[in-house]
Amino acid sequence: MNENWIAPSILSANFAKLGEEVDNVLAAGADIVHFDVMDNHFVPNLTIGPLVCEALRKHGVTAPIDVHLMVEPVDRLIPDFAKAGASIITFHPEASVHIDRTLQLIKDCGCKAGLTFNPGTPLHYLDHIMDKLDIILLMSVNPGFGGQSFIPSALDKLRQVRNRIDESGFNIRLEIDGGVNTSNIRAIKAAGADTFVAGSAIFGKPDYKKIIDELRAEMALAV
Ligand SMILES: O=C(CO)[C@H](O)[C@H](O)COP(=O)(O)O
Ligand SMILES: [Co+2]
Repeated sequence: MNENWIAPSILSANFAKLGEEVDNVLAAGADIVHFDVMDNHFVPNLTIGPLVCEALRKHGVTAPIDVHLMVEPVDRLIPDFAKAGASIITFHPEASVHIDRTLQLIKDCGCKAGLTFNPGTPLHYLDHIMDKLDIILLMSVNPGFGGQSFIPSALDKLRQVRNRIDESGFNIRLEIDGGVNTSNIRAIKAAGADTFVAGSAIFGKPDYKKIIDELRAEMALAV
């Protein structure tokens, strides 16, 4: 697997032919599938649940599926997503009463666990739980919709989290989600991200291999 992961968000895929869309982005060089779950409660939109994750597995998708839960409450969906074939499950701290317990539940279900931060969510939620994290997801838009513009303050937050991860000594991936495209991925990589969600930037283009290659080429220029 590549060191830096491109994670197409299927939120911007054509849902009428989702299996084919996922096959195509993976064949084009994507590393993992980003799966946005919205409940019209925690965020003002409604998307897809465990049945769709299971359908992708039954369709033959073997790549890691990165489930981004934007739901509240969060705990009762975790076993369902694990059974449906999720590889990584992240949730927002505001959606869990007991963050440590929710992280442990994800791990007990056999998945990699992560915490997701909205642009305005403080990083103190990382205190005391770094040892339970496989991934940290920083949102660079407010959650709920694809196709929004990257919020520049996310770059400083990325640098802060990169420092915290490096100082902790734990092996934790750093994922960015929202408004990622060829014009900003170099700065995002330079700020410390290693996992790049891109929805509209990829599914909005006719040639998935061309855009994924362009994203990787830009990323490679980061210093
Ligand atoms: O979690 C999300 C929105 O809440 C999506 O993953 C994100 O918006 C990706 O879409 P785009 O790359 O078009 O911004
Ligand atoms: Co997402």
